[in-house]
Amino acid sequence: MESLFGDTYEPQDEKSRLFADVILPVPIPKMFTYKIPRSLSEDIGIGYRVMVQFGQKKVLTGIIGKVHQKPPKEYEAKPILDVLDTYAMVNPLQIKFWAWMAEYYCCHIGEVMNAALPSGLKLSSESKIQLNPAYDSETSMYPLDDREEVILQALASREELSYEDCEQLLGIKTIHGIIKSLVIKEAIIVFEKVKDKYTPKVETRIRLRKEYAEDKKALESLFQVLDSKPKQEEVLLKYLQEIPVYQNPELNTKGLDKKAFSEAGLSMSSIKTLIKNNVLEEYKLIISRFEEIEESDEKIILSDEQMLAMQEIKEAFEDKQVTLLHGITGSGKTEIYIQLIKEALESGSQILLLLPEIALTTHIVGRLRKVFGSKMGVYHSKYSDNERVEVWNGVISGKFSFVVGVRSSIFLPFDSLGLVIVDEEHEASFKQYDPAPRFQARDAAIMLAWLHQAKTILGSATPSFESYYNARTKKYGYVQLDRRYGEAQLPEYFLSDILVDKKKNLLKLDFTRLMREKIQEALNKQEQVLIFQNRRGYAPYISCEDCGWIPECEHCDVSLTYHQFGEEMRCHYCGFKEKVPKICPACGSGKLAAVGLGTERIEENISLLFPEARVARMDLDTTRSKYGYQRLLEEFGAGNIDILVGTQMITKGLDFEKVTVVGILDADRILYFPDFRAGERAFQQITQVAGRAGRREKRGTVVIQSRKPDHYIFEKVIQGDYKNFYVQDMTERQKFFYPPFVKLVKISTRQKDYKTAEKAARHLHNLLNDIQVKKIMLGPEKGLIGKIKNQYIFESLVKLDKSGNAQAVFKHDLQLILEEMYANKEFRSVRVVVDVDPY
Ligand SMILES: Nc1ncnc2c1ncn2[C@@H]1O[C@H](COP(=O)(O)OP(=O)(O)OP(=O)(O)O)[C@@H](O)[C@H]1O
Ligand SMILES: [Zn+2]
Repeated sequence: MESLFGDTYEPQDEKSRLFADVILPVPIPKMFTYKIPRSLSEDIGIGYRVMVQFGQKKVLTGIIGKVHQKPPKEYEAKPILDVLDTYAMVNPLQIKFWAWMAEYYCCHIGEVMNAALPSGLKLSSESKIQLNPAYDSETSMYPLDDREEVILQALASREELSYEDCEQLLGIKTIHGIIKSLVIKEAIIVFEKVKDKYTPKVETRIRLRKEYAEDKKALESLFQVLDSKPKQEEVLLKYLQEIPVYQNPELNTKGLDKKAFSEAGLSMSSIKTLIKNNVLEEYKLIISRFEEIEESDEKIILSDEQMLAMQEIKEAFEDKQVTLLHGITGSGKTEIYIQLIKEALESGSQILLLLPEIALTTHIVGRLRKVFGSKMGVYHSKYSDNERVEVWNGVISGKFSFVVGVRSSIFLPFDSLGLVIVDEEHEASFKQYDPAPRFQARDAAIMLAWLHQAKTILGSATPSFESYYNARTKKYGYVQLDRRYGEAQLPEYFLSDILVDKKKNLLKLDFTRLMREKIQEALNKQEQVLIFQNRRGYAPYISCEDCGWIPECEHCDVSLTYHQFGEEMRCHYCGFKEKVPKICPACGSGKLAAVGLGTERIEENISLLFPEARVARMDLDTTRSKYGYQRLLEEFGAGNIDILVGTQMITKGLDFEKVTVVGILDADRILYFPDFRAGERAFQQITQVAGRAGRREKRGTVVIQSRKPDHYIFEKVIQGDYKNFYVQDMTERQKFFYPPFVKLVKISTRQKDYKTAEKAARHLHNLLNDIQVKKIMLGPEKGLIGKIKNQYIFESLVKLDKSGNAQAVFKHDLQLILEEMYANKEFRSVRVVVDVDPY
């Protein structure tokens, strides 16, 4: 606020002061109000990162969510200590989006912030030490030992030291004892220093000094001087070769990467001399971590069907915010996206293409790069922290107006989205289960688009039933593509009965005869095969053939998965590992056998059955490295792999010309899953993986192994009868009150002690039951997995009426009940997890 009296003016009342509500990374459901000191009021606003005092001892960094003039009622606002940015890292639309997410998914806005910010933008503080100015070694009562002396001496010449510095100085690993002792002896002070985790990538560059670059005569006489110094002359010549300043002096400003000299084998000491003699100069340049890629002007010509679909999408957008693009596998949805993205870019708006998995992102990015070059940003967890900050900043600066990414990319700082595309919208991996916010990225993306007044396309060959429901009830637009692009046909299906083959002794290493024959045929013709099994590791478990003992995790209620690699058993829930015992600890028998099929074992079996084939495996274990996916997909695309075994990673979106056979080894595992969506998921998974086969001229083959080949789902999949399957399934859901007819909220209580967990669950359940809204409550029951990481789990399921304000009222009361629970001594140690739309 401008004041006539300049700085000497003191406002009469608090009201004319500015306050900021700051979002802090703490599990408390609100923002905290701080005073904006006058000295900072010019450089502060929504979305700036600030440092504040929290409680007695802590200094935290948070983000300003709101600026206003209302002092807090319950406490005296403390001042903001410092601003960390020169521009807003987060825009007001994002804050709105976070607030919506916290409210809808019943979590704290600080938790949303935590999920939203790439860790490179989160500040951490580091403990440092400095000399205590009051300390005098002559008069101190406490003598220092040798190590303490070393540290004090170092502090005499350096203002501060980190703990790490001290460790290095002394060559030891644990420094805390020594630091503590120095503090007690009042020789040093420990303080916190905030550090930015993001470090820009810098290149050291060399250029000619201006005097020479802009004056040819000076340059010529320089060469005369260097005549007797051939090594320096060589350096200069190299520079002029690469940067022809003779022709164009302006080129000199950008200089040359210092590495170019060392790579050419030139003498570094000559460069040093030239710098010292003011001929060359060295400077640092901040460069991007992403290389520049030119887009091609290759034109895509859409087929008549695709053109029509595009037209229909645009028409649907006239009165609908969301349109479902239901196009069968291989119908060419990606090409339609590309066309729509191009048009949106031309109109100057931002675009987000959301994908369910990194494997798929890697695959599609290859295709999109050719069209969009480096205008397109990519965002996922295999990127380093620094790279993610650069994408974030690139969205702010306008460098990336189009981003392709997974779940977390909905949090990027878009300010003018025009189009959001969610591909494979039915995918379960859009849901984040842990930690909070437990959000569904597709649903959140629709909300995000709505905040921007942008349009959303949901694309899938097998839409989620809730999206299809929304399309049928005209909430969403609906566009269909029911032919594959070009000459390609849908694949031919074969059901293969595992039990029949077993009886006839035709089952070899878990492959039926039909499966083996079809694979062999493909190999003979140099075609490729995909084998799908949704279970990683070697075998689901190990069992004693004599007494039936099965090893279980010490911390969770699950059996351990056997991984042949490393000869160990692992818990897929908590990461616990154990060596396989030599004899059964229960009965002493030596007959321990691996039971069941994981991807590792399938890979091994294939190598035994088809020794000539080149086999590879794609699952979580083989794609841990940064380029794991890319390498496998490239190798497969280049034809260096004949058979690729994989988990759900290989089921969707992949488009490889030479894949003609797809095998599903254990379809029953997909069918029988205790969930109301089991049928829908089975239909989707089988159709999707089958859809990888025969995507060009040659028709593909799909072999499904099952113990129940006459299950009705197979029939529906084979007929491609999505609609009737949907109708049938929906009648069940309506009858038994499942989404989309009700809203589900799952509430689980977790505690190390079984009894307390159960008691808390009952207590909470009763309180929730009393909330006056239309609802059905199930539970509390022991969770499907009763114990994870030593915590016993009990669950209540709430089915809320979708009409009226049942949801809002329930969520509001739930908040109060939880606060009460936490205030109750008995249940303070119980963790309550609320999951809205837990599927
Ligand atoms: N207009 C077009 N011009 C040239 N090629 C096309 C065109 N449309 C589609 N294709 C090709 O057809 C194949 C299938 O297309 P695409 O991968 O987009 O299918 P999809 O609908 O995404 O299928 P899925 O749901 O199985 O992922 C791709 O190889 C794609 O390049
Ligand atoms: Zn475990």
